[in-house]
Amino acid sequence: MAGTRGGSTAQHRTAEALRLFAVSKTYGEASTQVTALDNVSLTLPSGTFTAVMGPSGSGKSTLLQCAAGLDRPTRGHVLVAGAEMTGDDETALTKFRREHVGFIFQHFNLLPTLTVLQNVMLPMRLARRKVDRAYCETILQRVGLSGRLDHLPAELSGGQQQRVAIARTLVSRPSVIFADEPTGALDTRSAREVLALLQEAVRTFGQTVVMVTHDPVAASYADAVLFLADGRIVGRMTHPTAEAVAERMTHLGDAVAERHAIAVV
Ligand SMILES: Nc1ncnc2c1ncn2[C@@H]1O[C@H](COP(=O)(O)OP(=O)(O)OP(=O)(O)O)[C@@H](O)[C@H]1O
Repeated sequence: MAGTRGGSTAQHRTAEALRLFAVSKTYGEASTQVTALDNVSLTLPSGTFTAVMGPSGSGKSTLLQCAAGLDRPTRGHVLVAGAEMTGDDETALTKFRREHVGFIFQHFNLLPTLTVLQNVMLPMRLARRKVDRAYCETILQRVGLSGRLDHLPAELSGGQQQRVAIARTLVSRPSVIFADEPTGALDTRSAREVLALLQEAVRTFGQTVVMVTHDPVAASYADAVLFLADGRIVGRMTHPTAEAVAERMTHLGDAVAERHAIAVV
């Protein structure tokens, strides 16, 4: 992993949180080969909230996995906070991810046997950093869970569990938080609370958030929306509204269906 900042912490921020340069990802070989990402380049400044949308199979999850260092691109470069993340050293990559990258999943991924506070303190323990219990409690207060510190995840609602997951990523102050359908398993009200919280993390804490979603309303909470189709970025919308995003998605779906129909004929 070239360029990893030795000894630096995630608190140190650069103006550029994420850069993908000519990233491609193919799965399979020869006749079964699928190009999931096709020469994707993008730059996201720090302190921005970006939604990624596109029809099913357009490459959203692959983009998130490659950008977060969970999967390796076939070609191209990924830089998080200015440091290249494409390398062969798995241990160094894991350490880098721990310091610089946060994840929020659709199904929360909390440890069921740990309390709310223990779940939030876990990243500090794993990174062998000094556990700042007071800071964890402050963050849990900010996400509205100060009365639930000793509860187990199963004793919380879905929305509350996702707020714990958000608190868990915030305490590490990662360079980028990647969220994969973070509201996919929530009711409308809880979803809005979670989205407002992500927005607040960007505005108040200067976090950078990249969120994959199928929901135009969720996307409207972002500063900008990137549209993917067939593994390529085919559009970008700033100041998105749910209506404008939904309309763009309809046209995108039509265009993709048309291309596939032509390919089949
Ligand atoms: N492990 C894999 N092996 C083979 N093909 C894969 C693999 N993962 C993804 N693909 C293919 O790559 C393409 C992009 O998939 P990806 O999951 O990134 O799309 P997506 O936009 O996230 O889809 P969805 O919205 O349905 O989750 C698809 O054609 C998919 O079938």
